[in-house]
Amino acid sequence: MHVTIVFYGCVYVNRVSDQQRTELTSMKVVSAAESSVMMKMNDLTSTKHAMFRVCDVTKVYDMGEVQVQALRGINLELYEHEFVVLLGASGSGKSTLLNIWGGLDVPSSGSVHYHAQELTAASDTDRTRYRRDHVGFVFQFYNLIPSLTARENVELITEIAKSPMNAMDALDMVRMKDRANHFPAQLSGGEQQRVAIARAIAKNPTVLLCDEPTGALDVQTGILVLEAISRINRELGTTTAVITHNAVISRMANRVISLSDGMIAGIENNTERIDASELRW
Ligand SMILES: Nc1ncnc2c1ncn2[C@@H]1O[C@H](COP(=O)(O)OP(=O)(O)OP(=O)(O)O)[C@@H](O)[C@H]1O
Repeated sequence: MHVTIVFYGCVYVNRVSDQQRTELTSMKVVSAAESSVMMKMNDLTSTKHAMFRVCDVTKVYDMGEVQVQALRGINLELYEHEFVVLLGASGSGKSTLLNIWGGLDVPSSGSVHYHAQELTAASDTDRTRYRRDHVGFVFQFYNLIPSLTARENVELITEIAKSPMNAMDALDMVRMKDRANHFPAQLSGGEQQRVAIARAIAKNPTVLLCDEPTGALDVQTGILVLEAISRINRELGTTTAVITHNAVISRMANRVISLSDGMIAGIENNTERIDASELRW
């Protein structure tokens, strides 16, 4: 069956019945937005479950006389348990998108769903709760508390989280259990970043968002950090998004999302993922 169809909005494919699914997959699409629709059609045939649905999202920073258009109509799904890398030139909108996923920021228009919850319609309190319960953040700089040991830094989170893991187990995931009683000043940059990752995962988040986690590290140390992030994705099933300027890192991802000037420039599926330990740059 061939149906001629024009899409004007976002179609949430998980909401269609099996019959509609079969019909939709046999449609012939003829619209200006053909490529983005085709992306959604491909999703119809997959068994992946979307964790995030980003629909027609824009972000404008209003700086008084100047308006900065950081995102210009993003349509994207992020699937449960996947590992994505966000690539793009400086200023292309990577951090803005990550912050919107993480509930740190809201778009100027469009919608973002986390499963059935529409983050863009949530109150500040609900967005804070969403962040606290579901999201782990890792940034370029580790922001550990200098007067607390590695273990105590992680326990800051385990003491307030709803269903945390044991702080020592979190440190073990990043191979820092042996250094649990050391203070940040007694640890290298890469070791501090691994403690920061342990702190981020200790609440058992469903999604781990990493903004340039290896940006301040040398190659060998960066690889150890990427191994830790990869292990968390593999063993805990935590959906993971990593921002980087380093295209080599994209080889360890399931999908590579490239941004350019606030738009998606391309999405690539990696048929073969490279283990973090094999990366070199
Ligand atoms: N708080 C803000 N106020 C005003 N403009 C902002 C703000 N945050 C980001 N921008 C602008 O939005 C655009 C996208 O920024 P964003 O930080 O998302 O890009 P990026 O791809 O993460 O860049 P980088 O790789 O350099 O971190 C840029 O032009 C930036 O200057």
